[in-house]
Amino acid sequence: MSAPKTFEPKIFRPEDDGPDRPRRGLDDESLRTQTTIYRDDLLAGQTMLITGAGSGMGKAAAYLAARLGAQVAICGRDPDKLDTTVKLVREETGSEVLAVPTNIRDPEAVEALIDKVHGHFGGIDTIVNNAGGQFPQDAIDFSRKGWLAVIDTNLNGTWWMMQEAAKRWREIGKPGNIINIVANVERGMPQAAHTCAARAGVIYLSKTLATEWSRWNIRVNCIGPGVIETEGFRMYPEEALARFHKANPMKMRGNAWDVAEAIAYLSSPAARFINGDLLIIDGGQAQWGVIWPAGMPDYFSEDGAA
Ligand SMILES: CCCCC/C=C/C(=O)SCCNC(=O)CCNC(=O)[C@H](O)C(C)(C)COP(=O)(O)OP(=O)(O)OC[C@H]1O[C@@H](n2cnc3c(N)ncnc32)[C@H](O)[C@@H]1OP(=O)(O)O
Ligand SMILES: NC(=O)C1=CN([C@@H]2O[C@H](COP(=O)(O)OP(=O)(O)OC[C@H]3O[C@@H](n4cnc5c(N)ncnc54)[C@H](OP(=O)(O)O)[C@@H]3O)[C@@H](O)[C@H]2O)C=CC1
Repeated sequence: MSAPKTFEPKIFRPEDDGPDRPRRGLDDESLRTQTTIYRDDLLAGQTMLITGAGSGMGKAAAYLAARLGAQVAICGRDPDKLDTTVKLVREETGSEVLAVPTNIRDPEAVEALIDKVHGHFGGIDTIVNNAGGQFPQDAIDFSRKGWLAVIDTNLNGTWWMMQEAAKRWREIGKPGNIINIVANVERGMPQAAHTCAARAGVIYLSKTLATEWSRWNIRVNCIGPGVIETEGFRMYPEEALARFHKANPMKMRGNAWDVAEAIAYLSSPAARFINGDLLIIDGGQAQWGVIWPAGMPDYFSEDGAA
């Protein structure tokens, strides 16, 4: 009888990324050529604030919102990434995006952000809490700092955004719309337990607030993406990325436009009666498929679970 193989989890850091790795996600040229089912002025007259919009889904959502006539404000930590979104929108639509570099983990910075967007555009109709992320690792090996970083970003950061936006809406007596980008947590997220805990927290926080805040005409919904190919994939080793399509029965990856179009829908008048819901965009991952983004332990692969 052969000895069982030992699983050695690999820690992958963005700095391990190299120029020889394929670039992930929709680049600006691909975004420019995406078509949409929506009419050109669907979001005209709306102001949207989208976090984490210097890349990936946030960038696609900002670009689509501007194309559909919304006034758009964006944030993220890296101003250079935000500039790429500003430039893309300016070149394609002629409109100016307000970019405010902000770390959503800092509640005072979030307060200043909400203040700035209100000052600039005279109000906010929809906020999209998209900023977030995690690293793949077996939960048992999480460092305290790593656990706190992921919880602080995905749960606390999203909460600061929601609370500050809602305080303003209550104060000025205007309706509000919150869309939180979470993840597919239905069957747990092996090797991403920190983000699973944070996203599950956001989903049930959102359901609770959808009721509490309905008296101020504030709606709160979530979108749960499955595997969506974006720049964020740099956090994962190449061998894991090669298996990501096995996460769902369609055996494919989604793209940022799939999520951007859902964000546009939830921002539009068509969604006026949707509140406290979770829209899953995952190709069926909730039913079938596994990821193991840091490598599947032998315990599971021996059973042919891949
Ligand atoms: C999970 C399966 C789902 C597959 C599909 C989903 C894909 C995506 O969601 S991709 C899109 C999301 N984008 C990202 O995840 C990229 C952004 N991620 C991050 O920025 C980080 O993960 C962050 C949330 C932890 C950011 O925190 P920050 O404080 O900026 O990060 P630091 O680099 O300073 O790290 C703090 C602390 O966290 C631990 N740590 C970070 N990276 C790793 C790693 N690769 N492996 C293990 N531990 C990690 C570590 O303790 C860090 O502290 P130091 O050791 O002092 O650096
Ligand atoms: N891609 C996927 O398959 C899935 C993604 N998700 C989630 O969807 C969201 C979008 O991800 P995606 O587009 O793929 O990935 P990206 O990494 O491209 O986008 C995440 C964005 O969040 C910003 N961000 C991260 N931390 C902070 C912070 N503390 N304050 C402000 N901005 C921050 C980043 O910008 P900067 O570094 O400049 O701050 C970045 O632009 C994330 O929450 C992600 O975890 C969920 C499920 C699956």
